[in-house]
Amino acid sequence: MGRTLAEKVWDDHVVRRAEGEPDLLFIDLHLLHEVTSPQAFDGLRKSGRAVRRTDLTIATEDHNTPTLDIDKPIADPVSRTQLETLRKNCADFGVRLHSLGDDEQGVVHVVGPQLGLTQPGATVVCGDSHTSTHGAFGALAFGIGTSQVEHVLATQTLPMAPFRTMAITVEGELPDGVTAKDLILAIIARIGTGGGQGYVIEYRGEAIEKLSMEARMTICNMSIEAGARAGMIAPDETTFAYLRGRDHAPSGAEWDEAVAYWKTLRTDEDAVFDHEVVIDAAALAPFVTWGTNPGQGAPLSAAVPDPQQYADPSERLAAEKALEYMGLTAGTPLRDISVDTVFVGSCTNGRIEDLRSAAAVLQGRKVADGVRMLVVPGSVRVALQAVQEGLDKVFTEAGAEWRHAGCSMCLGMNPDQLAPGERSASTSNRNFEGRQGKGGRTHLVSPQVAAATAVTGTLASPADLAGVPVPVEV
Ligand SMILES: CC(C)[C@H](C(=O)O)[C@@H](O)C(=O)O
Ligand code: SF4
Repeated sequence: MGRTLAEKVWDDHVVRRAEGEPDLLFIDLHLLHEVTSPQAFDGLRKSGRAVRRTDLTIATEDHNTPTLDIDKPIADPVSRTQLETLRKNCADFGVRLHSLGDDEQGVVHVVGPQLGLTQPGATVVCGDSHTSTHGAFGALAFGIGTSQVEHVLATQTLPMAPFRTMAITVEGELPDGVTAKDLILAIIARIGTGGGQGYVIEYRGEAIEKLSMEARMTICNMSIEAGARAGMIAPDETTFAYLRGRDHAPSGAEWDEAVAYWKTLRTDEDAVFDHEVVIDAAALAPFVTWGTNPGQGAPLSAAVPDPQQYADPSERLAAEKALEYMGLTAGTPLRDISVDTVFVGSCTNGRIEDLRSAAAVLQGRKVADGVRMLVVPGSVRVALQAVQEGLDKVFTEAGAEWRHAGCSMCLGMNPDQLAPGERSASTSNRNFEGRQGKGGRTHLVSPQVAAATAVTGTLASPADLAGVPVPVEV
């Protein structure tokens, strides 16, 4: 019987297989950041071990880093300690680190791909749930816990429990103005935040094949929000074109050999998935969340749902609690919800194409009075590229704040936070209670919706801006 993409990559990495035990897999790339690595390094120290493959290990600072005044000492003692600890650990164990202020610093899941470290057919791990992002290249990429981080540091291998396979086939073409973010939010609303549990999802179909690498990363990134263990997309010409010439991509004869192998990684015609979902791309529209989990979303044209409409009692209760926390009333059109803050950034939507599309909406327009908009590039490279293209100017002239690279307002681990009761439209991936700051309320949106919302002050898509100041040039 044929094999799926995920099964092929898995099989090619098994270093030990024994009856009744999980397979032991070789890990090609181990990414580290300040939050989940300290205890792992401590464990190595206690047992007198070294990092087995420093050449396959790379660290970056992202979660605790400020996005303003990065040349000043870090005010928050917890954040400061986290960063100092990572610096000491990387120096002690010989691990390559991209620190705050470095040209390659940024959110770990933006940095790996842009350096060409993330490659098709690779196993990629990181002590971070959004490691699934790297699956966009046809890599098998898992978020792992701190004890597993220690195991990989010490051995460059990891015992892995078997997974089930799910195909999500997106047929047809996405309508104009509908993005990868809208698609993944719609997928999660459809299958639920537990729908992917135990599965590695492979996204396929015409709409997926037409996506750029960056858009594919947005999709795979949020596989975790559907509960999946990983998300993958088969490598193709789009993948190869993205990788060619990147710092760590193979070159010369090795490139040709690599591409020949990567081309074998497609799911076989006769492979069978454990579960299949089919989505009609043409039926999709800009999508936003109204609740406190990423599955509580609806098309922007809809209204806040009435919890009574849910037949399932636990869903009903979850919706009731979500409306209470979010300060929303059933029946309110989503377009009537006003926000205080707009955040463009994160490993979901902090890449150059995201910034370009937000800038295209903002060009010649202004952020509404009373709304603060933060634009935070996912990495320093993204920032430099944006500056070269003049995007920073578009943002600042519109009244948005142009910040330094990092996780920023995606989560409340650094100074960029919502105050209690504040409401955001955010291009990040999580909207649970307190995610962006205690008492903060989050609506997950695409970069285009974020930018349009900044202009109107209420949840909006670019198509809603017809009557608002005309763009000089888009
Ligand atoms: C802090 C880190 C462990 C966490 C994760 O695993 O995802 C963070 O990146 C997040 O997005 O919530
Ligand atoms: S940007 Fe957000 S989701 Fe991504 S790694 Fe940072 S905190 Fe996690």
